[in-house]
Order: sequence, then structure tokens, then C-alpha cells
Amino acid sequence: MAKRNAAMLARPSCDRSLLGHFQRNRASKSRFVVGSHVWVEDPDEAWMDGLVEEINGVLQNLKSRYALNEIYTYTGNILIAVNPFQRFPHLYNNHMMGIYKGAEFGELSPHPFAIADRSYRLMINDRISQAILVSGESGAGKTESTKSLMQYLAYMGGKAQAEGRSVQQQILESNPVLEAFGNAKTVRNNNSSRFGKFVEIQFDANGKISGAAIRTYILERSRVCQISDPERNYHCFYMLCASPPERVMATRGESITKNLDPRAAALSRDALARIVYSRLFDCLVNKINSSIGQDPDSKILIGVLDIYGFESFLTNSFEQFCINLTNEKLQQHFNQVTERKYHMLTLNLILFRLFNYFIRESL
Ligand SMILES: Nc1ncnc2c1ncn2[C@@H]1O[C@H](COP(=O)(O)OP(=O)(O)OP(=O)(O)O)[C@@H](O)[C@H]1O
Repeated sequence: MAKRNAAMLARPSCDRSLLGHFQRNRASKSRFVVGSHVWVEDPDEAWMDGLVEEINGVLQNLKSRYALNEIYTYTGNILIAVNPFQRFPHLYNNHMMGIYKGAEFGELSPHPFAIADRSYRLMINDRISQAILVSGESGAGKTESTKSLMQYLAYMGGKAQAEGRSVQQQILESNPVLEAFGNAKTVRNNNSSRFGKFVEIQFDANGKISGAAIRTYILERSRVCQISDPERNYHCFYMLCASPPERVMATRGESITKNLDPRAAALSRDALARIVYSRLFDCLVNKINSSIGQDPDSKILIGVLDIYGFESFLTNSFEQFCINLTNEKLQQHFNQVTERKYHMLTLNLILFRLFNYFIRESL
């Protein structure tokens, strides 16, 4: 039998929160202990009294349902999902979402769509925010269940977008990006989330999605520089280094397919690294500026420009070429400026801005 892991989805009702933690073999132990008196179903006697002599730890109900490909089971308000380790696309298509739409909770087979539908109805009817907790051991199927929940909420709350991509589309499209940067192969799961995620889907008064926020928690930072075999680093690093036959550029409204040989792929990788680093540097400067604070009402200022000096190597980088050109221009202007008795700093600042603009545009 395939390995079975289980994830649990708990739906809080409008006035209380259900929190829980599901581990295989523990649920039965919490209800039955060795020595308990129990009723046992019997084909002849109907019910017989019995005594628990041994607990072998198998959740019989989940096991027999799993054998019939029934991977979802309710226990009260809680949905238990047993990882099937195979795709059942018919369980998650538009037709299935239509069936669960507005159906009474418990009327249809247990499903994440039913949990999402109940939460949506409670939010609409009682005007109270809801939360769905997805919990379970690594590899149990929490991320897959979360995607089904989000798929259904997007289906219920989605509104047609006149132009551009709708909020619901963007929420669903954020999954592959976050997984590329936040998921990695571990011993237990080839696509293990190495961060916690709280997706807040906001609705307007008509129950339509009006916005969303993704809050992440405790990204496993150590993985970036420390991994043990056979685990891997974050997927994005392998995606960056891989040279697919064609890795497609998506632009607004269309996608362009371009063949990249390993050399071109390496150039793209290096360009990305440069951009990421320079954005990080800008971000640092912005942080410093916002912590110092600026006076928006100030009408006068003294600017002091300090750019790096000109230099000439055997092979000059593009930035070196730019800085040499700018230094040359600055000196020309300095001479003109002093001759014409203009204020030198003002012109220098303009040039500095132009220089920045030029470099940014060129990169
Ligand atoms: N409902 C499902 N249908 C098909 N495959 C599933 C389903 N649930 C889980 N899987 C399979 O199991 C793998 C692990 O599931 P998932 O990544 O959701 O686990 P997880 O509980 O989020 O793990 P982690 O805590 O490590 O992130 C998935 O990549 C997928 O192959």
C-alpha cells in the first residue's frame, strides 16, 4: 500500500476557533485506552460488550475509505485528508465546484470545497471573518489542500476583470512563484514548504474578492547555505541554473518563446544576480532615508555629490564607461559653470540624476 500521510483542515465556526493537530495513530489512542469497555458490532448478536486488549494504531475508517480512493473523511467539523500520492483531477474541476456551491455541509462527500463553501457562507451570512487551519505532518498534503481551498474561494468570490489580471487570478498565480522561492526537496517531501503562509482573501459587501494579502512566517533561511544530502536548496536556484530546451518569457498579455543556449542562460542568470544585488542596495538606501526622515516643506538645500572616480582598465565594464563619461561631462560643465557663474552644485545634481537614470535604463 502506498505511504499514507494525513492533513487536517479545521473550520472555525463563527464564534469559536477550532485548533487541532493530527498525527497518525494518535487519534484512536486518545479515545480508547487498553482496558476500556466498548460495544463491538457483531453479525449475530448485533452488539456485544468488549474490552480493549490492544491498540494496533490503525485508523480503520480512514484505511477502508482510502482503499476506495475516498481520501477525505469528516470527523465533526474537521476534514481529514489522506495523501493519495496520485492525481484525481476530476475531484477539483469546475464541475465539482459547481456541485459543492451552496450544498449543505455534510450532504456531499467530504471535500475541501465543502469546508471553503461553509466558511464563505458563514462570512456572508453572519458578516464575521473566518479562518481555516490546515495542519499535519510534513508531506501530508497541506499545501495541496490549501490550493483547493483557495481555488474554491476564488471561484465563489471571483469577479470578471475588465482589463489586466483579476485579484483571484493573481492569488492563484502567486503559488508557483512562492513555491519556487520558498519550497525545496526534503527527505519527506519533494516540494516541501519551508515557510508558513497565511493568505488573507478580502471580500467586498457583495461577497466578491476585493483584495488579498499573503503573510509569510519563519522562512528556513539556513537552507540557503546549508543542506544535507539528499535534500536540496530552494527550487529557484535549480530553475535558474537549468537550461531548458526553450524556461518562456511572459509579458503582459502574451508569452514569447525564446531558445536559450547554456551561454545565454548564464548571461541571463548573471543579469538577474546584478539586478537583485542593485535592488538590495537601493532598498538599503531607502531604509536609511526613511529612518533619517525628510522635510517635505524644505525649499532650500545644499547637495554634496560624491561619485566614484574615473579609472581605466584593460577591459572596462559598462559601469566604468558610464562613470568615466560622466566624470568627463562633469568637468566640462564645471568649467562652463564657473565661467558663467552658475551654481555648480545644482548642475552637478542634475547630472548625477541623469547618470543614475542612464545606468538604470541601460541595465
Ligand atoms: N490531494 C492530493 N492529490 C494529489 N497529490 C497530493 C495531494 N495531496 C498531496 N499530494 C502529493 O503529496 C505531495 C506533498 O504534499 P504537500 O506539499 O501538500 O505536503 P505538505 O503537508 O504541504 O508538506 P510540507 O509541510 O513539507 O510543506 C504533493 O507534492 C503531491 O505530490
